Amino acid sequence: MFRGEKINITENRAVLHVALRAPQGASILVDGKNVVPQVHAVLGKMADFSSRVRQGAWKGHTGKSIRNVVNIGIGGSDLGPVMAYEALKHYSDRRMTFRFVSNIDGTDFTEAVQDINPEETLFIISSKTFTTLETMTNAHTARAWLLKGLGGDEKSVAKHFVAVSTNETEVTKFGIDTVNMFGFWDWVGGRYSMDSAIGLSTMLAIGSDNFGAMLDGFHQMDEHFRITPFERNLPVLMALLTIWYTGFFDAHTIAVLPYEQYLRRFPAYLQQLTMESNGKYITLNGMKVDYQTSPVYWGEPGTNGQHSFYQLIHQGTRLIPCDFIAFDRSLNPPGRHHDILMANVFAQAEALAFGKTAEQVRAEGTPAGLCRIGFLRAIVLQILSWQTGSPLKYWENSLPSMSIVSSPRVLSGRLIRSISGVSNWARCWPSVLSPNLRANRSLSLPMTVRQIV
Ligand SMILES: O=P(O)(O)OC[C@H]1O[C@](O)(CO)[C@@H](O)[C@@H]1O
Repeated sequence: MFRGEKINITENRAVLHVALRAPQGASILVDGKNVVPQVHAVLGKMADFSSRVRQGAWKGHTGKSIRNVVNIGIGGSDLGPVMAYEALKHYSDRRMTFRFVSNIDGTDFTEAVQDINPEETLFIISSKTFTTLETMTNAHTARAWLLKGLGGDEKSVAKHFVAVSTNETEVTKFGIDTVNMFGFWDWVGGRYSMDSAIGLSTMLAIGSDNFGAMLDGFHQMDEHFRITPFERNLPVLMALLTIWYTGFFDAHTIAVLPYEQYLRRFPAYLQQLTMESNGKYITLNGMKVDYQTSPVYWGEPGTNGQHSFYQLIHQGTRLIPCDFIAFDRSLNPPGRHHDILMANVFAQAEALAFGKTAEQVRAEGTPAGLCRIGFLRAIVLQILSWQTGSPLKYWENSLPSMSIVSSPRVLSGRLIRSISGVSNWARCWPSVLSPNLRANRSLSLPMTVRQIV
């Protein structure tokens, strides 16, 4: 990949998104030509445009500055930009509003523009091909909405529409001046394109310096992937764990569980990245596989998921490897929110890794007061479980999970055999398993959990 070889054999193309974040001065060749200077030329054009818009120098048709940016795109031309905007919102210019329209359902567009003024609105039409049905339909609707709002003057389009695409011909046909087109290349796959010009909305939101810092982070991980021996190579280890659980333990899905509100759209972004990439049943040699390929990726931010589906992860009948993601510092630290959030993520990992035996449950006495289910109901269930020996509340250990805290560290587990459960104990486990974590999250972590912190 890093050598620019045409490893996309179906389209005979290089797969070079790593060049999008290569530093100035690097050399990555495609067909004998160094593509890094082109990448930085586009980044420079994006930076110039972004600063003019952000500083109010770019005026709309009626002379007003731009306050609203609407990205129209779908798949890789939407999911990456939405995820990045949400993830980096803390660094965004709060005087501006950002919206993302992708669905062919007219409600998506209508709701996105219902409270914004066309005079102050910029549309970014993001489409690698500039032919995708959903995007072009929404783009034409946006054009009609703008013209209606600005008295029908066709000249207004140039001030309120820019394009991100590889298809200059179609961009021109649509009526966007190619001066306002930001290009990329056929060696950037749609689902890998968020750090190309497809990230223009991100740069408009956070500024070119922050965008550059993001690219630098991506580049550091590219380098880690390129040069680190396999036994310490994080992407390789993550891939092997996935193959291990899906191929050898019949796990069908992987839960992605960010304990970080800013990453709430990360599971949706990963869904396209992983499943569009690896949802294949034919090998590079054209043979039908006789093994599992991509699992289903899904997830929700913690702790919302705990009050929804964690019950099944802990005590259901299916093996679901979990990727926990958390940050040891919060960008929004009011009160004790972050300590409680961290207590939850550590406790969930602890529960999956170590479980809890019936003996432990008995020895602990009544945990009901620490749970948020009704006290009496918990006592009744507890007594029932003691009397009947029914394993209402204990759960087996070694459920596979991986915790990434600040920087990626890996904790792998082993296979489980599930037991029956009748209640949703999962949401209570942070307090049941690790009461000390609520007071001091460095206390009482079992060694294996502490190692990943
Ligand atoms: O950017 P385009 O050309 O509009 O395509 C949108 C998306 O459609 C796909 O080709 C698949 O549906 C994605 O890979 C791509 O991100």
